[in-house]
Amino acid sequence: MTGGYDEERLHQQFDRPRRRTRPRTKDRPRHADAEDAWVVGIDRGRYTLLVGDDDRRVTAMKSRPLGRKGVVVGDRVRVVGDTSGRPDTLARIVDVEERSTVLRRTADDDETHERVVVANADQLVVVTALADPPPRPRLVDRCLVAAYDAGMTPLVCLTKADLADPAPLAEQLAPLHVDVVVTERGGDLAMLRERLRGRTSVLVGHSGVGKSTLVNALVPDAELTTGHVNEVTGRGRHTSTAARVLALPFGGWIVDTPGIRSFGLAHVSADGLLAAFGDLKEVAVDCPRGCQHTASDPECALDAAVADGRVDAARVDSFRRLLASREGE
Ligand SMILES: Nc1nc2c(ncn2[C@@H]2O[C@H](COP(=O)(O)OP(=O)(O)OP(=O)(O)O)[C@@H](O)[C@H]2O)c(=O)[nH]1
Ligand SMILES: [Zn+2]
Repeated sequence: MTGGYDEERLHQQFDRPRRRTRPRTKDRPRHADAEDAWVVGIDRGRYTLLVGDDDRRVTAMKSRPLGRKGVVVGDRVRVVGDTSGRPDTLARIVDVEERSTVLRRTADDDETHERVVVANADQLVVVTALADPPPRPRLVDRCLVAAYDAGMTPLVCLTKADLADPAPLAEQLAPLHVDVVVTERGGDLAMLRERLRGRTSVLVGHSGVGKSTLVNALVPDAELTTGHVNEVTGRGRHTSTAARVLALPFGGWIVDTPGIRSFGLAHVSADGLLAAFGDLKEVAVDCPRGCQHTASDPECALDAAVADGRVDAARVDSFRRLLASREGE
């Protein structure tokens, strides 16, 4: 740990998403001694937790009573056993708290089974390069749909502004009212830091857009390896981690999920997405029952609202583009 880091962490405890205080119901007597913990890493069946006021890093496994209930990064859990955080100890997760947000992907679009990727994060940062690799607007749309579906606030981060003008893409996103930040090589990250401060943010974007570059600039010791190998699990703490939560030195957290490249959105309904567009939702109360709100729904009230100037055509078009982006990959 580098100098000054502990001071930063003290400050972060106030920024960390609040633990839900749970009622001690009579059906939980067995684990009255369990402690609250936060899942900050998962690697092949082993969970890294932060436990206690001192944020001890504890390695844990799922306990049998959890059954097939999933535990994902960001989950608030209850843990028993050795939670000292000493090397070569293994605690047990006995319960998972209700999730405030749920970022899902479907394994394949034809597979209806949803998979939760991250729980309780509040912001989805969609990272897109302006060039090299060229932007994929449809992928951005799909990420936005996933964010709204998850109950997360989307933020679009346009990288590599030293290579291309951000204006065209920013203009295309404007009717969605989504926040956009622009970064470039050697540039100032103050705007991005401001958006990340005090929040738990998940970064997504396809290969080469500059996610690792951003994470390394934001979290100075992100690449540090401790060299310590847990003798129970046989694994190093920072090696080949599937997903992890990183503390931002200025307050807040970043969830690094190398696994997410795209989202299956087959489970997102038209009305589900509409819920993220408050102004359009208000207008759509006049839609016929079962309206899918597309341009080919003849009675869709969104068209009437555009015609008489209550809503902007570009806003409706953008909403419909997002609706359409649910199809396919
Ligand atoms: N010109 C320019 N290059 C950048 C910028 N940000 C990152 N790069 C370069 O883009 C390449 C890819 O960056 P990474 O940070 O590895 O991208 P990534 O999204 O983490 O990619 P994966 O690790 O494949 O998921 C590297 O060569 C970076 O140096 C930028 O703002 N401008
Ligand atoms: Zn409609």
